[in-house]
Amino acid sequence: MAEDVLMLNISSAPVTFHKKTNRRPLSTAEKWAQKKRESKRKAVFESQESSASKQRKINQTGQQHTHTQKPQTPRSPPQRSNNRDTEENADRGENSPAKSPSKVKTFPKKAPEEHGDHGRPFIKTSSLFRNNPEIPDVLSPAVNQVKEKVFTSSMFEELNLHPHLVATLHKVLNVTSMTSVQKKTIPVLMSGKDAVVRSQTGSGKTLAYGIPVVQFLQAMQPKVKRSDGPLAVLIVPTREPLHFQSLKVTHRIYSFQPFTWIVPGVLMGGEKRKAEKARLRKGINVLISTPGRLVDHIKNTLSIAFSAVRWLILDEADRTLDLGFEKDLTVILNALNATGLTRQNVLLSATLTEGLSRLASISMKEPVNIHVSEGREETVEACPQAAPQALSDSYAVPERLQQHVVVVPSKLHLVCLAAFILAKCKFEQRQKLIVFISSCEAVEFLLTLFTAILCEKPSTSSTKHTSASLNFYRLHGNMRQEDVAARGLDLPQVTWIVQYNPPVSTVEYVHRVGRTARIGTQGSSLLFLTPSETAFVDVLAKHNISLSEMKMEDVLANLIKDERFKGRGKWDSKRSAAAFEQEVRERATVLQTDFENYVHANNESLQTAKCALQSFLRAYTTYPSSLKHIFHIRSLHLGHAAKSFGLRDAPQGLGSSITTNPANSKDSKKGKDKAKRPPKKLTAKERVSNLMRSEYLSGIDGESKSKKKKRKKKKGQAEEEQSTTA
Ligand SMILES: Nc1ncnc2c1ncn2[C@@H]1O[C@H](COP(=O)(O)OP(=O)(O)OP(=O)(O)O)[C@@H](O)[C@H]1O
Repeated sequence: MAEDVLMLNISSAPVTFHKKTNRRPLSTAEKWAQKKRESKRKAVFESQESSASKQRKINQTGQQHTHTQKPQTPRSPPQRSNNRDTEENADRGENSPAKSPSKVKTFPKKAPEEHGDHGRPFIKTSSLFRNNPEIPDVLSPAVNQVKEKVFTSSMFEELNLHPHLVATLHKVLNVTSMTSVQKKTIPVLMSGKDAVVRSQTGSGKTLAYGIPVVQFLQAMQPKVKRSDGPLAVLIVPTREPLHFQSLKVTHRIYSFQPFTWIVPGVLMGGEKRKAEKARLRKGINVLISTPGRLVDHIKNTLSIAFSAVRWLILDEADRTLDLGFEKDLTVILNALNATGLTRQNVLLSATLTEGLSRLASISMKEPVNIHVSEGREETVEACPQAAPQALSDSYAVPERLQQHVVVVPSKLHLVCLAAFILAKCKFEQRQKLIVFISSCEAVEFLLTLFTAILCEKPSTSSTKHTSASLNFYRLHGNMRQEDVAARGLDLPQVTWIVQYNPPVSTVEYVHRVGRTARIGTQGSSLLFLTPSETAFVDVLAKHNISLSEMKMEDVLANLIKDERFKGRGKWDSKRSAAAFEQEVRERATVLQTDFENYVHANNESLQTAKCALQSFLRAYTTYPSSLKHIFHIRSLHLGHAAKSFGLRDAPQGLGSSITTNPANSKDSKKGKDKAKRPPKKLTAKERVSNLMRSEYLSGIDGESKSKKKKRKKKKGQAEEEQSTTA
């Protein structure tokens, strides 16, 4: 799964919105209906809560189907009669039983002024609050969270470093006292030993190896020359945006070092290979690279020579392995070992995994294990190479990081994310969020959607809310490297990490949340899970990561602050809790409707949404087998997932766009031969499209009715029911 990010940011000063009443005058019928609705609201809501079975739908002509309700007044304007994308009336139907016989669009037309410039002729949104799976209680087991003290009182002066280096640390990098990992690591590396360093994210690991490397290189005699080529090779996981950022930090350290004859250089793709080759030819002494790009140069660039390499540093080694670069690392190690030169090896990580122990054992000689965590002050010890295995499976996360989880049914994902963003970035100050999303297409889609709907003009509310303007930024792997750099994102000041799509591993989880609460600061994280994914909390708990639950209702309740999405009723704070809840549900529905109207406004936005859904589904198939019991595409309700992309209908035909496989058409010509062949191993794309075909079978690939019937039978009634409830 690509690591993509949507960056949410507030950069402007808070703005206060005032009331501006510019509503269209209501007709007599509307006034009457409104009054009636208001007076009935509480009773209706309570009756829905107490006895869902008593609820009945009201048909499009306003006829009443329940003996407990009074006749409905005629509505203005008249409602369409045959639209199956219907809105359940938030007043009457939100809690209707799952198999409610009819879906009825009942919202009257609203004046465009009422809700910004969207103007909602009808709310076509099908119920957000019905037919959702039950939300289980998430009990994050009590764990012994591993804590690490970030700072020490020790100063860099104590380390016997070159005075120019100390001065640079003070003046340029603005650091004075050492962090724990620096205090433990720097002396070990300066003594010439290999080391496996494990410390929480944002604890200063870069300087922990950066300082010894610079100290070593500046002291080399004869003096280092460009023509010496790489003396230190530093491997970082990928050129993905977040790593690009840490890569920049790394590069800064070497760029600012006072010993200008030592030349740093970065190879990470995104730049033409030819340009990189030219730089390599000129000479790079501290070579910083991603594994893939370095392997590329090892295979294709004659001028790359490792004959002088004295240091190999594997930064974020856990992530590198997690991303599947083990093979590339082997190629690099072989190339370096071929020179026969002794070198110092350093492996840094925030977590410990089996792969890491393996890597340590093949790349290092009797490394010192440095494990920074509370109560393990004595952990700097010389021990044999396999020692990492002896260390616990606990993953240290920053002490001042507050970790949360919210369980949200797929259908409500989009509004819940929007409510959370509004709460943090619009109605709180000085907040900066990173939202992790599983595909580039989904990032692009959400960026456009949120910019259009959440950044709208001020509300016409009587309530004053101090709110900030919202700025959304995107950051993903398909962007050009210069764009990422130019974005100038200030990652260190991020206050919230939102994992809208869950990570593919605990290692990824730790690195994502590690983008906040860095270097002793405070930060928070929120993990979105669907009800079927809650077992992931237990997986995290196995690594001593504990999350506290945030209730979805509490997140949605933030919509009460935003008058742009108010429901039809006049909720005020003196009303009952039930009325409040009803209002929140209505607002969520209004917001979802805005999203859906935007998506369905034209073919282009519709296609973008479908494409985003498609890529989300594809990404969902990439969870490793160890997590498939939690994240399996079969457990997704695709119709509900579609809703989280603002799509009203189950996207028929979606499958066909990703199934275009020439092999298929060949097969179809060969007819019976096909059946004899062993089943072909399907690609992720094909698996998704097959699943979608089965879920959205109507109309896809012109399937005949008889075939459809057969397959339906085979799939079983239960699954079939699920596919039609979207
Ligand atoms: N001794 C120090 N005093 C103050 N700030 C420091 C110190 N050492 C490092 N920093 C700053 O702390 C931030 C985090 O450092 P760094 O990126 O090295 O952490 P890390 O442990 O490598 O994190 P990750 O595991 O996420 O890559 C950087 O902005 C860095 O400049």
